[in-house]
Amino acid sequence: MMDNEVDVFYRELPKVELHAHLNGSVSCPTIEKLISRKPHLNIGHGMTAIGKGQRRTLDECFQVFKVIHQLVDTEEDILMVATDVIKEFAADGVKYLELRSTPREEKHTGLTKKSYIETVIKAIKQCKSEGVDIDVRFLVAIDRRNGTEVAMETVKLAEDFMLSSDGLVLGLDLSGDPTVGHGKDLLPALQKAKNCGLKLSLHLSEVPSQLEESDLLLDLPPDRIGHGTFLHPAMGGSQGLVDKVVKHNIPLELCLTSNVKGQTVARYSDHHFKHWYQMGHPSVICTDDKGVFSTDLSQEYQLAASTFDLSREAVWKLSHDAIDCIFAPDTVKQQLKQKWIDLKPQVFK
Ligand SMILES: CC(C)=CCNc1ncnc2c1ncn2[C@@H]1O[C@H](COP(=O)(O)O)[C@@H](O)[C@H]1O
Ligand SMILES: [Zn+2]
Repeated sequence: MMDNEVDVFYRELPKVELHAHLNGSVSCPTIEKLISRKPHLNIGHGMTAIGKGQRRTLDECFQVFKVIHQLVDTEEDILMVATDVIKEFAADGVKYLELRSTPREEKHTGLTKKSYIETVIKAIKQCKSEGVDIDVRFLVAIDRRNGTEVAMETVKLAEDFMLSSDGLVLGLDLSGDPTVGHGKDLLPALQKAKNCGLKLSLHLSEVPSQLEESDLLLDLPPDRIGHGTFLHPAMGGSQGLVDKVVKHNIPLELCLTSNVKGQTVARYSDHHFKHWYQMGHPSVICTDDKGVFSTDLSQEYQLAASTFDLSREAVWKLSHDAIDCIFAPDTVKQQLKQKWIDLKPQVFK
């Protein structure tokens, strides 16, 4: 996205992206195409992305998703958006991507939750058949605001696709406005998902007021944590929460620019990456919403390196160790590790 500002090392670094919301990842050129398909909506581009140096409240950020959802409401839109996003990640050097998205029903266009997921899978298969150099998997998202019943329905849908998608659908994401709803209402659905073999990545403690909820959900335990901004005592969390995360060895998906632009973290240098990385805890750099936050994964790696003074070898290890945190099976991890070995001389040339 900001090619000229990112050093070629970070572009060429092979990367794993584990935390990317489909509709938050839509780039400027794709938004332009969507706007020209739907001029009557009167949506300007300034409404869908947060530029350099800009900050928004969490609430304003969530309004942005409502605007994008208006632009993406047919199977055709989803196919284009998913295809473009996959190709952009591939062009940025991402070799393995777990995309996540909330299946939506849109009565006026005939979109159903099932056809939504089918369309994302179609885009993944199309990119593969075109030879795009990236392994893409899908996590079905539960929006926490929609409560118990919808969560249960979503788990059922995800389970069906897990069994019928040749390993493309691997698990569930819990996301949505963290100030709405409570995790305890979603616990039975998440427990059911886990029991049927779906992997779980949960947004936890993205805002300060969720310590009790996080404590409850950590007992599942989830397979990965999104953000976990306020878990660490240095961020207002507690040692008890850290102990649970460490005991279960649950990797964290960390999204620096997202947290700074959404103002849950004041500056890059205050990011909780430093606490977890120092502990040697599995920490994976991710984008969250590369379109909305005007970033990409190369840039996030470069920001982490410059902020926390990481050597190139340390950055290499960071991207390599992310392979152990993917939801795809061991055979895929082995293939990726081989790819990293093959690419290393070229990246360090
Ligand atoms: C507001 C802000 C700082 C965003 C970053 N942090 C987030 N926290 C929780 N849920 C999110 C976040 N970013 C995206 N999402 C979820 O992803 C959705 C957009 O992607 P999709 O429609 O699921 O394909 C949003 O509606 C929301 O449910
Ligand atoms: Zn997220």
